[in-house]
Amino acid sequence: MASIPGLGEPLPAADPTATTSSTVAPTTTETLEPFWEYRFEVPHASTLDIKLTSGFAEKDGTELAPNTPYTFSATKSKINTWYGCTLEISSTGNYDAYISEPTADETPMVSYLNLHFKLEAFRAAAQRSGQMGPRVLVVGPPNAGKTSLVKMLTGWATRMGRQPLVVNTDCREGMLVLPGSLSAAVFPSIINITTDWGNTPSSGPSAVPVKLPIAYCYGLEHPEKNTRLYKMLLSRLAVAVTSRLAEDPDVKTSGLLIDTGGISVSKGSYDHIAHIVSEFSVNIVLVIGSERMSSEMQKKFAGQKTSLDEAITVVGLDKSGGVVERDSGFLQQVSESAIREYFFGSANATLSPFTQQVDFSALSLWRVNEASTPSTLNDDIYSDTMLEKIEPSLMIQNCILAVVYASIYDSADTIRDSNLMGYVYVSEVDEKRRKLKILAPVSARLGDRPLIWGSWPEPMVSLLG
Ligand SMILES: Nc1ncnc2c1ncn2[C@@H]1O[C@H](COP(=O)(O)OP(=O)(O)OP(=O)(O)O)[C@@H](O)[C@H]1O
Repeated sequence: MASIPGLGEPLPAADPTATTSSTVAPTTTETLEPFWEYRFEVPHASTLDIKLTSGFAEKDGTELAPNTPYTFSATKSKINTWYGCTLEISSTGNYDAYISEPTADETPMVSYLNLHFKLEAFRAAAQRSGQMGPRVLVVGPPNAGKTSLVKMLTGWATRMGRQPLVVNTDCREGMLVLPGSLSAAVFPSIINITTDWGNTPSSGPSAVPVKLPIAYCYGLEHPEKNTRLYKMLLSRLAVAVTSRLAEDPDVKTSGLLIDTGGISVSKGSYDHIAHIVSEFSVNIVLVIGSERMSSEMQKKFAGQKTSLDEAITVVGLDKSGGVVERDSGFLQQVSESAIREYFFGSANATLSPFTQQVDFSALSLWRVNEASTPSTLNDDIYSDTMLEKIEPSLMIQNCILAVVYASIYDSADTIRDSNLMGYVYVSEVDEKRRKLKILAPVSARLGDRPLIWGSWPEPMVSLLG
């Protein structure tokens, strides 16, 4: 079994269009004035090392430690500075980078920071009165910088000693879980900036404390693929989040920061947004990158109150010119890197997952149905839950299955509503012998837990190379 991440992976061909390209690793130095940004794109299988040698710099709200190399791969992002800094850059493979040189009046970062201080004032007021801190929802079109803004607000809040509860409702990407799962976690300490949101709990030792998310498996790419199931799971997540807020005064004061997937302005499909606002008692809606969406949200929530009888405020924000589109190929690479790291760890901490052979009859396997899937099955195995009990087949080869905290004797409803426990990977299906080869991060008996299979994340070419 391959035990090193990326073992057996062919190196991609050099990209002739890259503006900065290197296959050896000459070190360069970049000096940034206040408000400038070092914007970079590193493909999978290349690495970019960035070291802060003087001044102050941050990535998505989290400060870089001085003289510490940070290694990025399969990432499109930026390093920004408020006071100016010098960065030392080296790489293996190709990358693309440039420096953006805005003034304080030209960058939307200043308005994001002002917004953070406004939220901080709300938190301070909540602390004095014992009330709930702000519950902030970030919405906008695809690739508007929503996740980056949520990360910045999280990073700045933790630097002020707050413990915000961050919720990811974007099923295309995962937060501390693999794509396809909806999750929430308290961030009492900094985000590990070389990973997307930080190491997943399976990833072994980490310099930055690992955050433990609560998560539910949705298993589909978009909320529209099964809106009812998506909303049901959001409601479950909201119940868990509300009880976490109630039991911890520091988290309650810090409030919520909620990320969403991109919504299309032309479709105007704000149905699930209204559901999130009501379930999580959102009192601040930030609309980034679309004046039209901002004015539609203003109209939608005008005069409405939260369950705590507060007005719902809608704030429009400019999008940063640096936000880049990530095509499906790049997102697939990011997803595969996250899956690889979940099972095999990172270069700093390798893990040894367990392979086991399981008989078809020993598994309780459930498929997440898309809403349009016609039910041709009888009510015993297809309930209103949108989960359908199925026999293993070649269809699940190279797929990720979610393992949930439930018993195989539980009803489909209970399985649907159960917390996510972790994931396994199906490396081989032998239909003749009715056996599966399964890779798991821990050596537990799989027959004891129901497994959920969805169409997201997509099947991999092969995890074992
Ligand atoms: N100022 C910037 N300079 C360079 N890259 C940036 C900048 N801001 C954001 N990005 C990058 O652009 C990409 C898209 O940003 P982000 O994920 O925040 O957008 P999003 O609106 O959440 O996207 P989606 O609609 O897919 O959820 C990310 O890779 C992010 O790191």
